[in-house]
Amino acid sequence: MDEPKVTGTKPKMSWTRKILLILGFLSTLAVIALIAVAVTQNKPLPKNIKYGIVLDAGSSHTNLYVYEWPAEKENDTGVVQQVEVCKVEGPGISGYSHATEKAGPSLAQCLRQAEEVIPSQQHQETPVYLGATAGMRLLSLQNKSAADKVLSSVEKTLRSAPFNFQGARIISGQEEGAYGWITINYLLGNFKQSGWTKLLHSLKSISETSGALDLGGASTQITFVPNELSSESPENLLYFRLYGKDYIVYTHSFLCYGKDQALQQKLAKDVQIMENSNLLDPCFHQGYQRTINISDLFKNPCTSAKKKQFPFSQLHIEGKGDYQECRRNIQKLFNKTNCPYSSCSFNGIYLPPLQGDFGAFSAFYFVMNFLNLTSDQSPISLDKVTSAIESFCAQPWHEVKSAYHHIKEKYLSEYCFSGVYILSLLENGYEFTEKNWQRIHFLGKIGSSDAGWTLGYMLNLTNMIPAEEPAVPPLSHGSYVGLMVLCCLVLVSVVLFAWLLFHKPKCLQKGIV
Ligand SMILES: Nc1ccn([C@@H]2O[C@H](COP(=O)(O)OP(=O)(O)OP(=O)(O)O)[C@@H](O)[C@H]2O)c(=O)n1
Ligand SMILES: [Ca+2]
Repeated sequence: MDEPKVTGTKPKMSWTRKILLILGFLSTLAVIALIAVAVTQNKPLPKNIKYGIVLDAGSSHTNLYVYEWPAEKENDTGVVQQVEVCKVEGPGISGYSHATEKAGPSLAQCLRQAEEVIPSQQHQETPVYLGATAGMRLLSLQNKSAADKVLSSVEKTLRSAPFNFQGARIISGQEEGAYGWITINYLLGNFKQSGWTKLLHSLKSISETSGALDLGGASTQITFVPNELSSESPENLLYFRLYGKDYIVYTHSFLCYGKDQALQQKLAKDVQIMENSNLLDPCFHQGYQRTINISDLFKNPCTSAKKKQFPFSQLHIEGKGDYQECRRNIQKLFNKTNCPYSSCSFNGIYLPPLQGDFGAFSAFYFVMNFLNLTSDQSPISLDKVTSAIESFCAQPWHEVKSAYHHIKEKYLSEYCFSGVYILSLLENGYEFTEKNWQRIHFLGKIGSSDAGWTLGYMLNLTNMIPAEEPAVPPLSHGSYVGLMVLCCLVLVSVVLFAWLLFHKPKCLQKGIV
């Protein structure tokens, strides 16, 4: 007789089932461990911020900029951003030629503001640079010793601030053009070329960088990468190697063609043919009046060649508001008669054919923005821009004044002249046409940073733009964690699937499901 089977005891677990269970448990543990490691190990370190200060000592005024960037990303492109701008009260430093010792102290208020923005434990390591532009170039031509005294005065003040003083100097027009070009292309992310953008650029040979147009009070710069190479005027070419790519850049700075000096030049020309001290000026609004001293008009190197004896000591300007006549008047500032190269802008200066998009900033932006002509969303044709400026100039001064009572009279009274000057410089000077006008983008800021030469200057002096492309990990932190999670999920599914295959649970057996 067979012994009755013992009922009520659990059936023994098979070996395969046990192994699969252990495997499942271990892979779950592994998944948790991998995710934990991925998240903690590769977590970005707490931000270590660095700061830098640049003072833009322009002809009309000085601006102090504070920049910040994460220390560990110093060599990446597009990581430096402006966190503060302080407008120095009073004139530009070249305006202190008769009281040179006051140039430095004028900067004190903005330096104190920078002290508040930058944490005090980082003051000592924060570099401070001052670059002076066309106003000081002119002063240095006119009175070298006054220019040196102004620079000594600003150096003394900057050294007495708690920052790391790195120099105060007059930068050349070439540097001003080049650093403006570097700034906008850095901020627009045009140097960043990895993956798809790189492939796209090499396939379509699209213009990779944007040209830069800077209009100041005393000088103006044009900088861009020309299409074809020409060695006609080597002094206008610059060679850069940035992030592993070579750039040959054309640049020229026209001293005396900033908008304030252009007005002085125009008036100095007008005075030559006047019989009395009254000038009916088409570039100012009807009803506007201004009186200037003849001696002030011929004081600087932009006009001094036209100095002569006049039977009057003051010039009484009365506005006429006539666009066409103003345009003809201004056009005479651009001498197009003699060009020793294959192509020129004006005054016999080489200009290769215009190429690509242009970012136009400083006074190009201030003026066009005031005139409501900067929209990039619905681009405005050159024709429309011309008629908008024409009708603005035709408005009588009392109307303009009451419509824009919140704007400084010095600025407001000159927007008509400036608008016409900008059109003339771009159309007659550089020969922009209706067709490529749309490629000019008027920009004040890019992100939080002002468009101008200062950022490019600091990036260069702190060696923050490497010649070669920095080695970057193939995956970002986010993609790395994502990939880890995906791999783990696949692993778990495989184990689960294997378990189902080897040990069909009852619910999956035929007939039940
Ligand atoms: N809202 C503003 C601000 C400035 N301006 C004018 O714009 C001109 C140029 O300003 P800027 O680019 O700051 O020139 P600077 O840097 O001072 O001059 P430069 O670069 O030639 O040294 C000046 O005539 C200034 O009066 C203006 O019309 N409207
Ligand atoms: Ca400037």
